[in-house]
Order: sequence, then C-alpha cells, then structure tokens
Amino acid sequence: MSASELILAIDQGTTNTKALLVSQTGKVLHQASVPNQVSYPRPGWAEQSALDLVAGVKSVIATVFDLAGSDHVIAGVAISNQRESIIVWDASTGEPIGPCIIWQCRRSADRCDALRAAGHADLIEDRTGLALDPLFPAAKIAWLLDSVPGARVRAEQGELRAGTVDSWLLWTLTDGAVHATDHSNASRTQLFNTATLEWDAELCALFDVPQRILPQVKFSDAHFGDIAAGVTALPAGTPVLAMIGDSHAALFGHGVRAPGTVKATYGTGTSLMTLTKQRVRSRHGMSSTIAWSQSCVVHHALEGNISVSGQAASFMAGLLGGKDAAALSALAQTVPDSGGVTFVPALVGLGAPHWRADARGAIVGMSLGTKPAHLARAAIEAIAFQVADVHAAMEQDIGVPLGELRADGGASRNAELMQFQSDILECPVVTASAPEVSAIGAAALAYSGLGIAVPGVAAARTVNPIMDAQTRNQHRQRWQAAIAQALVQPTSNKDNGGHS
Ligand SMILES: O=P(O)(O)OC[C@H](O)CO
Repeated sequence: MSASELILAIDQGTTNTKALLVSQTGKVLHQASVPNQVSYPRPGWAEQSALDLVAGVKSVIATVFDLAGSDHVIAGVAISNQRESIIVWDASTGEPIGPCIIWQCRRSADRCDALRAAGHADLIEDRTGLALDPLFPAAKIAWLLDSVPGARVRAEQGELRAGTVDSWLLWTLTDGAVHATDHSNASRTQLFNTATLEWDAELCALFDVPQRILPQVKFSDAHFGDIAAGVTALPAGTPVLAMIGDSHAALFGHGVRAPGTVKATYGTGTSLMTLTKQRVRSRHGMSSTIAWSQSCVVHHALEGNISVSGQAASFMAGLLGGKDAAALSALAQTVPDSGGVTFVPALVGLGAPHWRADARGAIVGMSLGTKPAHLARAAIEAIAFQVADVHAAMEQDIGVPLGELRADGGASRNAELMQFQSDILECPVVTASAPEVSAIGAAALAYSGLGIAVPGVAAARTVNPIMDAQTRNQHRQRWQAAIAQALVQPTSNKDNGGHS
C-alpha cells in the first residue's frame, strides 16, 4: 500500500455527521461536518430522519473527496456510528418504514416493563450483557413493526430489513447489496448473544422481532462490501473496510488493546469503556459488551453509558436563552461555584449505573441568590458528576482502582470541566490531542486489516486533582442528594408516550 492511499472515516453521530481523511499515521488531513436534526415528538421520544442521515453522510464524503483532490487515493471507508439507534426499511425500495428511532428514545419503555414484570430481565442481561432498558433497539424494532400498518406481516414475509445506523448506511452505500453489521453494534441491540456470537432466537421471540429481518454479523475489520456506482462521490468499488460503534472506536483510537485503561467519550451522552479479559457480568450497573472483533478475535469490554451529558450543556443554554454550550461554559466561568445549585440531567431517564427510565431531570438547591451563571455551572458540573458515578461503579466491577481517565470528544476540550472532572474523580484525566478519536479509531481498525498499525491518538495534557478532600466530599454529597431527588419524581403515563 503506498503512502498516498488513505482511509476515509465516517463518524455518524447523534448531533453531527463527519467525514475525515486519516493518514496511515493517524493524522487527520481533511475533514467535514454537518449538523443533524433530532425531533422530540412527545415527552421521552427522540427520532431522526433516516434519509437525512444518509444525505449528511453523502455530503461530508463529497466535501472530503473534493478536498483530497488528486493527491490522495481513498483506499477504503471506515464507519463509526451512534449506536442503539434503529431503522427498519423496505428491502426492495430501500425506503425506511418510519423514523430512525434513536438511542435516547423511551417509547418502548412499556414493552421493557412488561418483560421485566414477566421475569425475563435476568435472562436478557445474562445473554446480552445489557440491563433491560428502552435505550436498546430490541423493543424499538417491535414497536415499529406494531405501529406501522402492515409492517409486521411484511417483516414476517421477508420484505423488510432492520439495522443499526452502520447497517443502514452500508445498505444504502452498497445500493442494497449488503445487509450486515459488526459485532460491536450487534452487541448493543439486546438481541445478540455475546456468548454464542449469534442472534439469540429466544430473545428475538421474547421481544417479538423476526430474526430474518436482522443483518449478518461480521468481524469489525471485515471487508463489508463495496460502494456502489453513483451513490456517493467515491469511485464505485471503494471497499468498506471497518464498521464499529463510536464509543468502541474511541477506545480503539486511544490505542487501547489490553485491559487496564478506561476512557470517556464526551459526546451527546458520555460512554466510559474499558477492555476486559473475557466476557463478564457486571454487578454494578455496567453493560458487558463487545468492544470489537479484529483478526477473527472478539474482544469484550465493560461500559457505562450516560444518556445526556454534553447535551446537558446545550439544553441548559437553551433554557437560559444562550447561544450554545460554548456560551454556557463562558457564563459558568463567571462564578467560582454553582452556589449550591445541582442539576441532574435525567432528561431521558437515567442510564448507567442507575438504569431508571422513569427518572426525570431535577434542579435543586436554588435560592434568591441564584443567578443564570450558577445554573450554567451546575450543568457543566453534572457532566463530571455522572462520569464519576459510572467510574466508581466500574471500579467496583473491576475490583481494583482504575488509573487515569482518558478523555475524548467535544467537551474534553473544556479545560474547566476537565479540572472539575479530575477533582471529583480524584485521579488524573488525560485529554486526547485530537477530539475526533472515534473516527480515527475506525480508520485505525480499517488500516489494521490492511496490515498497517496506526498509533493511538497522543495525549494533549494530563490534568491532576487539586481540590481539597472536604470540598470534594461536599460536592459528592450534594450530587447524591440531587440524584435521590431525580429518582423519586413521579412519572405520568403521558411522559412514557401515553403507554401505561
Ligand atoms: O452521538 P454520540 O456520539 O453522542 O454517541 C451516541 C452513542 O453511541 C449512544 O450509545
């Protein structure tokens, strides 16, 4: 492979869709990004247009292809994606039968509750490593099949296909030639048995999902298929050489190949992940998941997924009439602390380690002295507090103190947040020199299949704790009291999308 042959990595996230041209040394040579719309049609629901996601991918590919010019040859494509978001489409027309129901959506909460009430939660977690929760696609697929007229019959007759975003993009980029996913994405569906490495017939029956509509599961560094003629700016036949969930790709991008290092990706939500020697069952609210499969070997991990973290800042910015998360962060810096105000961004329930779909957001501790800057500060601090909760639970599962935390994603560039994170965790936080670690990780995985070892993204700086123990404990107690408040708030049926 000559040095001019490069991987184009797509990072299809909830908030943005990006494409990056990544060199054989892991350097980002060109990149493009477009924002995505998310709709919230009812309390607790969240969805995107599946066709808009494809349009965004085509647009960023075209921009990067143009920027690459004739200097570079695109040897292949790597896909990293928002996980647990599901699309069901017509196999002959490629038309989605409904929206892309995204990971944050809670519309299938009643189905999960029914399975729990029937005593199936333990079996589901035992086989998939995932706590029964509407975050995961299984119950969402069933919801779509039952809500779109005629869909269930069509699914049973083999006329429909279902898949997570990687699978949907692969289908469209190959013009319907390939219906496949990788082990990391399959392991997030709550239908994949991570012990047998197959779709689990019993789980498909429990969730009422016909197995025949699910994609073929391949190794994350497989040759998944080839880009079809006229679908994108890329030449026909450009191979798709890697697919991997974004959080998993970030761990790979940090250069982590063995247990012992934990990373946090600060995106719309935040995911903490660490490799494990084998498949484990968490006892402290973590997910046991497949990190990736490479060179025909499956690697397992523990993960704690926080549903709303970076998004807590943009949400609070909106409430306060501010422009965006960056403006909120600037406002937060005008006060030395939150003035005793705590914000729990349980805006779609709480994920790890609590797993309470019925929890709702809470702002506690306000007084007549509370200013918008205190609320802004509380929103930034909430990101760090949630990460600390998952970190503590993960440490309990692992049984030994976790060392430094590797940080990546947009909010990892916020110096004040990283300092507060280190202070609350009482451990060093090492930030990555490039924020786009997921895309670089996906590219590195594709390169690895071509025999090229891309180094992990270098550290930008190490942030050490400076907070005194008494202040840290006060902060932690304040947070725990607020979490308790968020967990006891009554949820009306309407908040679950009208389901009882
Ligand atoms: O859209 P992101 O980058 O926040 O990632 C979403 C996660 O993959 C959901 O599990």
